[in-house]
Amino acid sequence: MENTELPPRPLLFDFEGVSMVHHFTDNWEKVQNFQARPDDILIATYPKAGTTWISYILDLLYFGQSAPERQTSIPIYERVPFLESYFHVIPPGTELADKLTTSPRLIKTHLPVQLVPKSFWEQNCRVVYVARNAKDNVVSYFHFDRMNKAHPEPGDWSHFLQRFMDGKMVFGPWYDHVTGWWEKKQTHSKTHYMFYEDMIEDLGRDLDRLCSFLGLSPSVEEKTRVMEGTQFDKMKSNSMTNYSSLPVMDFKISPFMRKGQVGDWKHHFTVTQNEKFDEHYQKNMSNPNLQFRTVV
Ligand SMILES: Nc1ncnc2c1ncn2[C@@H]1O[C@H](COP(=O)(O)OS(=O)(=O)O)[C@@H](OP(=O)(O)O)[C@H]1O
Repeated sequence: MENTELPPRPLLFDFEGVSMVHHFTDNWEKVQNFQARPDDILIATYPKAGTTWISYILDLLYFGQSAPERQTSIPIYERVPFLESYFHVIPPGTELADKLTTSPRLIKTHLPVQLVPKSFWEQNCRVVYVARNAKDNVVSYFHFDRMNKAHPEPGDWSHFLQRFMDGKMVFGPWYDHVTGWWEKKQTHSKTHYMFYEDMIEDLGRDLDRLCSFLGLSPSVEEKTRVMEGTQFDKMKSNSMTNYSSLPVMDFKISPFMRKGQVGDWKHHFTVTQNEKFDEHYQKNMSNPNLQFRTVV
């Protein structure tokens, strides 16, 4: 679909104390009443933290051998439905999830923890959360909003950075999101909290930890296949994982699989922006136990 056929960029509004656009609230009644199953795995992230990467890892771990045809025929956003999404170009996330016949169902959400449908907690589902350091996260989010017509206009970089610091992002403040899910581990022990930077550093180690959480014991060959298949370059050239088939995104502006690196923020932040951000960060990171790798 050409850009001219797309609806105008949506506006941010306050939704239960969180900044949102209508694409993620239009279907709210169904989202709220969504019926989770005990073996569902909820993949939760702040946008741009590595959702697609962990989704593909999980999909390969569970279905890489039993249903290899999934990998070449169904885009990742249908294999792993985005629960709250309600776009005009694909069926609503709740509908896609309800239609899944495979077990476990892998379901993606960007919702802050307090907005997650209660059935996930009632059914005691496993949750895999991935967090990414704030600086790389905001850079990735900026380029995403430039190319994704389902998000508000980002404006220029300094404007966007200020908005991030003010928490006026779709899905709310990064600080509340990463902290809220971190604290959820205290009451929901079936939460596995991962860091994008750790995955970049040693994916094999993180895969072992993830499998132990899931109760899976992949063979060496299987593990190698997952690690190779989910390399950044492989996913970038794979039309089933690179989002090239979703027409709300304009790849001429920026690709979905952009750089896949730690530390790209250094190419975006000025010295002054960095100092201001660091100061703001110290004030806003409320839980001292949640430590991100220092990105210098
Ligand atoms: N395999 C692999 N290895 C390393 N990095 C990867 C990988 N897959 C996706 N990415 C990077 O993750 C960023 C996209 O984040 P999400 O998938 O969470 O986006 S979304 O919220 O679902 O829209 C985006 O980050 P940036 O490149 O920094 O923009 C992707 O490039």
